[in-house]
Amino acid sequence: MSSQIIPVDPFDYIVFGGTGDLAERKLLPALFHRQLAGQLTDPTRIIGASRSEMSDEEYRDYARKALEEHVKEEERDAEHVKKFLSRLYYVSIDATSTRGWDTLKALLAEGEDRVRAFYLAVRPSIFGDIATHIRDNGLITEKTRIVVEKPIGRDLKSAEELNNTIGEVFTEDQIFRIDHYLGKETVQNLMALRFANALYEPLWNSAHIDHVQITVAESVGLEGRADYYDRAGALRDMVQNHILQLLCLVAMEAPSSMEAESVRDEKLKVLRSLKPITANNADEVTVRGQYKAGASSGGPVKGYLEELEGGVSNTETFVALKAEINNWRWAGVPFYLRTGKRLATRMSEIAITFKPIPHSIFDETAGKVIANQLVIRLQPDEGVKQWLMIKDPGPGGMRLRHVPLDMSFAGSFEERNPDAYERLLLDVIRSNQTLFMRRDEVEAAWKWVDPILSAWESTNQKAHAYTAGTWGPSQAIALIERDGRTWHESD
Ligand SMILES: NC(=O)C1=CN([C@@H]2O[C@H](COP(=O)(O)OP(=O)(O)OC[C@H]3O[C@@H](n4cnc5c(N)ncnc54)[C@H](OP(=O)(O)O)[C@@H]3O)[C@@H](O)[C@H]2O)C=CC1
Ligand SMILES: O=C1O[C@H](COP(=O)(O)O)[C@@H](O)[C@H](O)[C@H]1O
Repeated sequence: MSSQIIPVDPFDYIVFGGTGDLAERKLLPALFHRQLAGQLTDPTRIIGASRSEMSDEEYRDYARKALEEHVKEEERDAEHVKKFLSRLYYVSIDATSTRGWDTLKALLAEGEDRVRAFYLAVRPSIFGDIATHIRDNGLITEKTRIVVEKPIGRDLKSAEELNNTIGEVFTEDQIFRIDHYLGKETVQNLMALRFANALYEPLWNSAHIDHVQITVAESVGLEGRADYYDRAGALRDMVQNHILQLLCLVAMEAPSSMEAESVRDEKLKVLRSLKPITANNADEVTVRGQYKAGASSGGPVKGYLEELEGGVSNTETFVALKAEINNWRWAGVPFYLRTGKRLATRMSEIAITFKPIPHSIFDETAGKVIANQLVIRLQPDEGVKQWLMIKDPGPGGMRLRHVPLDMSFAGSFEERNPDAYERLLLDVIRSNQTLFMRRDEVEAAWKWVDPILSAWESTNQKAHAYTAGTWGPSQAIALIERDGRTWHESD
């Protein structure tokens, strides 16, 4: 039996922000899919909690619409929908006052012996209020966990404050800090690829790897999140968390096991070994960009400033940077990181380029020998490609050809690829912290990011304009071409 279909014991998920975008688009559909897979057992309950006044029935209606919108029609089996909706309850509660807490307490009294997970799908400024009310209402049992969403702070200081606030009420092993990239199938597959194969590990170092590229390209723009995004920017929104987590999984030493602490200890060492980027080198190794009007998904789209409705802003919607890891394994191997909104396409991948062969025995008629590359594609079309040189088939002379050993997940497996939240939501119930960020990881990531932000501010580093629908500003191309390399574009 696959680990995905082992049923979990009954639990209560209390979703603060149960009427918000995250709950609607991700959390409710993810839990529904786990029900479809047979993992939810009776009397599991999902309790939406937010200020709006709503009855249980009205919340079930809300959830029905969320499923209609975000779950494919062929997956919405009527019996399962009915069963899932019957698990839903709603409490009108204000995190910042005492309103509604008695009702929640009475509802939870019924399931005191179950695993109880509080999911904070609300703005971080009210995390502290929620944690305090949970404690003061005696809602913490031996089996309680709390799940917090990003952003965990906007710099080291605010992250520490947030961690302290939650840490005053919950112990570290009760706190699950979500980074949904860690729940993506291919990200976990990166660990399988590295540590379940003997092939790569001997080559996984500066003697054999020339450089690593991590790209998380989005075609979408602000999607109505201007308020948050304009105060964050791409470095805070994507690099501090998702991209650094990917970098850690590529660069970390083999953990002694898949136990959470082993994996997280190794990731932490990578974060602590990142070479600082400061005002001395930020201009050379980082590029900021901001999209202007262009085209995306076949149609014209507004520029960032127009989306802000006339606002003035130097916030970066694109960032490219060259990171380095100061340790024995990676000394001298650049990690080129890049992410942006309104880029040419939606594509996330990790490309590992090996060193060229030391000497070629082939003459020029054979063609160029291209360095091997391993490309791990996170989305869309998850898969792994190992690029190799082979001989062109046929009786002619020796001609070399660059070809991929191509393993596309859709082509290789029949199972649907679960959304990251499906895995993570149930890992919380199973109390498996392996794919969640520990406090010290989050803070170490900010420790590296803070000086970049300060450097940008002190040097007034400009966000270069790029046309929506392209690969970012030309300065980002120059960043890598200066080193005699080029950005990997999907093939
Ligand atoms: N949406 C997404 O895809 C992602 C979101 N996040 C993070 O998750 C959090 C939620 O995001 P999102 O769902 O988009 O936000 P929304 O603005 O869509 O939803 C916010 C939710 O919080 C509730 N809420 C607000 N104030 C209170 C309060 N005082 N007491 C109780 N409930 C309250 C709102 O309901 P009501 O007004 O009825 O109280 C609503 O349900 C944010 O921190 C965001 O950064 C992280 C990753 C992805
Ligand atoms: O955390 C975030 O991630 C999304 C991208 O997630 P993906 O799973 O669709 O790749 C990004 O759009 C958003 O700005 C950011 O906050």
